[in-house]
Amino acid sequence: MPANVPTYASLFADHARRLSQTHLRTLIADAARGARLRHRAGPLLLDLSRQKLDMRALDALGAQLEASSWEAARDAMFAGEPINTSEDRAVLHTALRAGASSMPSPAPAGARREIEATLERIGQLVDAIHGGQQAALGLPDTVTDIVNIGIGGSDLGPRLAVAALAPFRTPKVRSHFLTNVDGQAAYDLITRLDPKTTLVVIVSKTFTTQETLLNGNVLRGWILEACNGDEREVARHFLAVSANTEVAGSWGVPLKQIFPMWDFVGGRYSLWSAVGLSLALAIGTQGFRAVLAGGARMDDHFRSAPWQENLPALLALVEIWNRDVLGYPTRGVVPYADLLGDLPSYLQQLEMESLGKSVTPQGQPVGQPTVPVVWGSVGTNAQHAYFQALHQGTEVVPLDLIGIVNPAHPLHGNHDALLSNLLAQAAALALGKTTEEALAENPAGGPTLAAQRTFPGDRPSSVVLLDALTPESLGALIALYEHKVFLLGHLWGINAFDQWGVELGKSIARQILPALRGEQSDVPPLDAATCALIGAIHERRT
Ligand SMILES: O=P(O)(O)OC[C@H]1O[C@](O)(CO)[C@@H](O)[C@@H]1O
Repeated sequence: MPANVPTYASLFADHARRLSQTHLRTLIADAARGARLRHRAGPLLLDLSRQKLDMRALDALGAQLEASSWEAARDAMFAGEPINTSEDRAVLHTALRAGASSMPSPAPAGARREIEATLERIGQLVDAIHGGQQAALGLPDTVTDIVNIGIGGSDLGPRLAVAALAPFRTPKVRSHFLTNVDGQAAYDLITRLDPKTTLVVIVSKTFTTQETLLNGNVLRGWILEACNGDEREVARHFLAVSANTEVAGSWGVPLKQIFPMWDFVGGRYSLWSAVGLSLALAIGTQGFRAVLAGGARMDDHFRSAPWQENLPALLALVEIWNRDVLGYPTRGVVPYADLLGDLPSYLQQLEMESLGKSVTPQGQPVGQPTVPVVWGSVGTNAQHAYFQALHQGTEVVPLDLIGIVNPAHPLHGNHDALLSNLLAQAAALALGKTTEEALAENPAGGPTLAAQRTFPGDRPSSVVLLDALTPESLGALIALYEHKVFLLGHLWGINAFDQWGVELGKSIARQILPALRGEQSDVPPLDAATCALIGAIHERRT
């Protein structure tokens, strides 16, 4: 929303004032309200009944959404209009899964053809490796381990999905992810794996990312040594996924082993493309296509459901409410599933890299808060770490609590305990415990202890329940958040598809590196604080 337009805080101030008088205990008791705030899309149930909203506030938010021409904006994205204006690019991650959609795709036919051809290639490669036939494609005779090297969007999506879908993984290959430039990670891998049977997938849209190329070089050197310096043999161990085919080729990956990325797919939206190669290798072509199908079903829902039942729209409106109207600066993501342990990091990039902007595409200040800080970790572990502060601390942190109805394992006793904890936390945060209740529970402690055993409650959370954690439901879950992000970009009037904010640190790191190494360079002089720390590092270096 450009600066000359009223902020959401001012637009909805009356609703916030009215609701400040009503505790969530009262709001939750209204069954009709609950029914309007619980909606299903395929395998996902979204329960927003513990958000600090009543129907009047929700309808006012919805009216604002309707007035924003969100459907036209959504359709423009699906059709491939260049909505990423600062880079003059289309935003077509939805086209990557359009083949599984039950609605006609408005994406350009050329893009859809390239996407389908790439999916075919992925399928052939995966089937060959799973069938032990990869030597015919010029790859090593035996492949036991796949190492995905990439960072950000070239790591987080496949990493999340490979972990989440562990029960669907083939035993034929093991998956590894190498991302940070911290040499410890690369060193650990090369001391564990057999270079002769390792296949490396270098994933980098730009093929210029420092971390990825450094790690790629380490693994290249390791395999080269094992191959007695035979460059042709080394090349058999590398696949690449990149929009920069030329540089990937000159780096040493044979052209036939390079899979395309496109400028119409942003890194953090790219799991559905060949960036998901490691996932396809882990769960097979059918599984990978099922992830796409889950995403496509969420696309269909997003394109067809009225906002009142539209999961991404409702999530976006709740975020506007919590962030802009109630002013909460952070949001916690707590999956009650070890398999979804990487979801908070994944959503951090998806949401914070997309929406961490304060200027509109017209170069004007946004004029109101945008993305909250997204953080979190798995429940129940989180309960034993920071939930104390969430219940009784001075900050209110809205939570997304994510649970799975049917586990992939037979230990139902554990699973019931896990789910009961999720439900209990949502209830405790919302209901709280009054001082009177605390006193009645433990009269001997008197009012002093009762005050300390009081829970204010009135703390909001959303619950997302997946029927089961499958390729389809994971695809739907990721697409749900993608569309929420899209809508928030639209509602805040910012471009959710560029990331200029990552550039400055990268370029300063390039300037610092020679100084750290004590090399001569013609970069501009570094600031005094940085020079002092470089000096301190030099002093103590052994
Ligand atoms: O795929 P690449 O080009 O290596 O980029 C990796 C990541 O780096 C970023 O550009 C941020 O630095 C992300 O947007 C991207 O996902």
